[in-house]
Order: sequence, then structure tokens, then C-alpha cells
Amino acid sequence: MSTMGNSTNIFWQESPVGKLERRKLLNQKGCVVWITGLSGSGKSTLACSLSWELHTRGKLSYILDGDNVRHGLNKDLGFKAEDRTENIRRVGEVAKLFADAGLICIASLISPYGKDRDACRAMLPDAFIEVFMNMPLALCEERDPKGLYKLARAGKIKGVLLA
Ligand SMILES: Nc1ncnc2c1ncn2[C@@H]1O[C@H](COP(=O)(O)OS(=O)(=O)O)[C@@H](OP(=O)(O)O)[C@H]1O
Ligand SMILES: Nc1ncnc2c1ncn2[C@@H]1O[C@H](COP(=O)(O)OP(=O)(O)O)[C@@H](O)[C@H]1O
Repeated sequence: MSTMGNSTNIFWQESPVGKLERRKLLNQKGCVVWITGLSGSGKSTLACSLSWELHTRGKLSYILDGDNVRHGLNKDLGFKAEDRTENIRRVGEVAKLFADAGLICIASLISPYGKDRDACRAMLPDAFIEVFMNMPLALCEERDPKGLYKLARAGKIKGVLLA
């Protein structure tokens, strides 16, 4: 009997088409590009540019954007520390599946905690590229395209990182 997490009697099911066959078919190696940084630091902009550039070079990619994933898979999560950790864990697992499928998976999330990003990297040690958008808070706040910082400073929303 095998035991995984809370489930018992769980076994690994092999597939006849493996990673190497998919790599050959797609002519690319799957990986994860993980973009981290404050809200407004330019994560989504970079993710979109990268995805488009890869597309023009005939490379298959897919963006997992924090905002988008929170519309579905992670709609039950907020911005408490434990919710952010679960958000990153789930996206890390999905990104691992995309990379296994052969795609260049671009994950674009604030992902503020190093331990959460490290846990994702540990899932794909040789295929995980971390990009930190090293922008000062003052610049992000000046951009504030969604008005989040303004709302946070006015005390109207909680959980926006201000340091
Ligand atoms: N309270 C609060 N705090 C922080 N962020 C907020 C909040 N409410 C909504 N948003 C918007 O949620 C977007 C996605 O956040 P993430 O999933 O990337 O965050 S995290 O990785 O779980 O920390 C994040 O997207 P980006 O602005 O693109 O970073 C925010 O716009
Ligand atoms: N390199 C850049 N130079 C100037 N402005 C940028 C740059 N990258 C992004 N922006 C602008 O900053 C704002 C936030 O960018 P966005 O990609 O939405 O950030 P994030 O996804 O980190 O919240 C947007 O208005 C975007 O047009």
C-alpha cells in the first residue's frame, strides 16, 4: 500500500508517452519561468512580452498569472500569509504539470515568501528559472494601475504589501 498526504491506496500511473517523446514532438524542453515582485513591478508585462517573443520563435508557452488563477482555481484564497502560501503551492504544482507536458510555463505572481518559491523550485530543480522584478515600492505605488496602493493607504483594503 502506498500513502500520499491524506490519501491512501494511491499509486503512480505511468503513461506510454513520456517527457522525452513530448520534448521531441514539440522540439523544446519544458521549464518554469517564475516571475516574482510587488504589485505594479511589471510582472504581467514581462510575462506577456516573453510569451509573445517565444511564440514568434515557434515555442509553446503558457502564462499562469496570479490575477487570472485567482478567478478560478484559487478563487477560495485571500491574501493572508497561509492563503498566499497555498496559492503558490497550487500554482507550483500546476506549473510542474505544464513543464512536464513540455511547455515553457511562465508563472507571474507576487509570491513574496522565499520559502514558498523554494518549495516550487524543489519540484523542478533543473528547470526552474526565478526572475525577481527588483522595483522600489515607491515606483510601484506611483504606477498603481489598479489603484490598489491608494485603497491600501486609505485603509480600504488589507493585505497589500507596503514594505
Ligand atoms: N489585498 C491585496 N493584496 C495584494 N494583492 C491584491 C490584493 N487584492 C487584490 N490583489 C491583486 O491580486 C493579484 C494577484 O496576487 P498574487 O496571487 O500574485 O499574490 S500572492 O502571490 O499570493 O502574494 C495582484 O496582482 P498584481 O498587481 O499583478 O501583482 C493584485 O492586483
Ligand atoms: N519596464 C516598464 N517600464 C515602465 N512601465 C512599465 C514597465 N513594465 C510595466 N510597466 C507598467 O507598470 C504597470 C504595472 O505593470 P504590470 O505588468 O501590470 O505589473 P504587475 O503584474 O507586477 O502588477 C503597468 O501600467 C505597466 O504598463
